[in-house]
Amino acid sequence: MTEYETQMGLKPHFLVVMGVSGTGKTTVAAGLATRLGWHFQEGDALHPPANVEKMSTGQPLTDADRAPWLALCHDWLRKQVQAGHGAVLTCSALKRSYREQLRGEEGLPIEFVHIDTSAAELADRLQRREGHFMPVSLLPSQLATLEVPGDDEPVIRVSGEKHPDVVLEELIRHFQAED
Ligand SMILES: Nc1ncnc2c1ncn2[C@@H]1O[C@H](COP(=O)(O)OP(=O)(O)O)[C@@H](O)[C@H]1O
Ligand SMILES: O=C(O)[C@H](O)[C@@H](O)[C@H](O)[C@H](O)COP(=O)(O)O
Repeated sequence: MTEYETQMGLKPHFLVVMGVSGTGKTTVAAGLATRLGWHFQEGDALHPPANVEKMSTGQPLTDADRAPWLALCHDWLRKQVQAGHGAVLTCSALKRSYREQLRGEEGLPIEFVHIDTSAAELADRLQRREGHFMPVSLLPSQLATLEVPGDDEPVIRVSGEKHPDVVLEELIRHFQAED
């Protein structure tokens, strides 16, 4: 086992768990990080306060609003890659250009896990979720902004409508098969 292999013998991966609000990014990413002993960063916590204020009051972010946030997400990923231990970041990463910003000019070896969930299920979850700044009224703009990753992007696709434990098992099996 190398220094940063996990107990399960997996080599480190640098993951961005992506998708629209409510799709299950935090649930899946935190579970994966706990199971594999990988570092975890909640992307929401890297938003400048002005972005959180804007979303809380029902205004969608613009590309310009997201740029400093994506830069902080990129910095975090770059440090994980340099350190060489497995890492998982939650970040909606809605557009292809945002995913390119996350990879950066140096082309970080990150992989995206896209969690796909139906609009009806998302609306139901966001209405019921408590203690989060994101209002359900922003769901249409999230869905309209999403550019689903193409087959030419490093993406693993999972369903957000299965139980999170099932998604975790699928992901772990995927990494085991790859290694
Ligand atoms: N697979 C799932 N099935 C049912 N509910 C889920 C699932 N994944 C997440 N949830 C619930 O949906 C809400 C949004 O999940 P969360 O992980 O916060 O999503 P995101 O980080 O993408 O906004 C939370 O209340 C969470 O408990
Ligand atoms: O780019 C954006 O518009 C936001 O980052 C958004 O996509 C993200 O979803 C929010 O930060 C809400 O947080 P949750 O995704 O955790 O609901």
